Amino acid sequence: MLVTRMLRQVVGQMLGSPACGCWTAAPPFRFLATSPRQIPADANFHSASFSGTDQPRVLITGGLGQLGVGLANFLRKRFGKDNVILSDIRKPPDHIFHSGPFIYSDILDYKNLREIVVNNRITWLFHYSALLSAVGEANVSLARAVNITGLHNVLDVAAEHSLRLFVPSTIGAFGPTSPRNPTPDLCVQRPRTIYGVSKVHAELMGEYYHYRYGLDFRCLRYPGIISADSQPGGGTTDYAVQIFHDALKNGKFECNLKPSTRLPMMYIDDCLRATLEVMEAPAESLSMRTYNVNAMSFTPEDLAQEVLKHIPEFQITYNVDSVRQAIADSWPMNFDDSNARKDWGWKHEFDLPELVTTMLNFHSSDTRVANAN
Ligand SMILES: NC(=O)c1ccc[n+]([C@@H]2O[C@H](COP(=O)([O-])OP(=O)(O)OC[C@H]3O[C@@H](n4cnc5c(N)ncnc54)[C@H](O)[C@@H]3O)[C@@H](O)[C@H]2O)c1
Ligand SMILES: C[C@@H](O)[C@H](N)C(=O)O
Repeated sequence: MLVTRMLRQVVGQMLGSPACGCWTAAPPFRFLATSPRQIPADANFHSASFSGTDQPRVLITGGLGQLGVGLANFLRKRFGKDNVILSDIRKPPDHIFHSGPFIYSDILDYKNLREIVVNNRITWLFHYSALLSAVGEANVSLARAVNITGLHNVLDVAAEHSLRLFVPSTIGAFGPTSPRNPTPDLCVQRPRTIYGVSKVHAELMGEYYHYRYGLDFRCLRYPGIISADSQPGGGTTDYAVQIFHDALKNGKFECNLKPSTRLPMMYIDDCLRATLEVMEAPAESLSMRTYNVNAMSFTPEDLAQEVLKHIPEFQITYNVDSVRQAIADSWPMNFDDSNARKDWGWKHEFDLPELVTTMLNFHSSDTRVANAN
């Protein structure tokens, strides 16, 4: 009887659904619990919603990795230093600690996460914590906890406090049975890494929370991201970052993927801009909640040829890592991001030649500073 009544209630809410197609029924069960920890006696209540004229109050989880610090700097320029809080479980280096608000946050600790969101009146959350593809295979149970349980905590907190939530997905959310050249937004997704499985789960759960509870979930599938001033955290595309350090420092590079391994890639400036653009896009322009975004696609051989134009003595050798190679062989070679371009005007700025020039310029000025000291 009770179940029938509940079902009737939900269906009733579905039928009366708003134009967006979401049926904002009851919130996830965690909020319905009457545990005393739900509402502290001394709680201060603030509205979590914000009008278009307010600046968002931003929290970035897993912010000390390859992408988070760059994202914080980028968003702070737009929304003000104090409106963007970086968080991680690691201790920040001095220059990051002094560059803006930093807070400890373990995404496996739901209560801590909720306290941070409430106490800081967070309205936008960028969920960057994750174990990437190669480190995930080396520690599956930790990857499962961080990438899946952590995501559940973030989704619940975001739905409970009406946050706009960005979760990055990846080319790794596809697998060997997906079309690889090019890979469209909607196709078979049967990845064979815990990283990929957890990212498909994140896409589906985020979209489910959007349609079921009205959560403003937005997700981009990033290609391999290449950055100059931050180190990658243990992925399959890391070679495309390391090659620039080694080319300038030693004039040579040992690549852990085969010369012909083609993967989609993007320079970090394009990645951060895409992320902000999709977060700022009017909801009605988003025909989907998870989009492929792309910039270029190249092999180690292509990249080495481009580096050679700047450093004629550069040498590349190959010592293939079988785990990374198997992963790369199952991922997209080219990414179809036409929906992002059509819906919210995505346009990349960096192709391979600009990428290589920018990376080498950055590292050569770095090397000059190091030599001068
Ligand atoms: N870098 C890329 O090429 C790329 C490509 C596609 C998608 N992405 C996605 O973008 C996001 C950021 O990537 P990244 O390259 O900066 O990753 P990264 O591995 O460099 O950083 C991840 C961060 O998560 C933190 N972390 C781990 N466990 C945590 C926990 N329990 N609580 C809080 N933080 C925890 C780590 O300390 C680390 O600083 C990830 O979700 C990743 O899947 C990255
Ligand atoms: C592609 C991406 O998700 C990450 N750089 C990895 O290789 O695991």
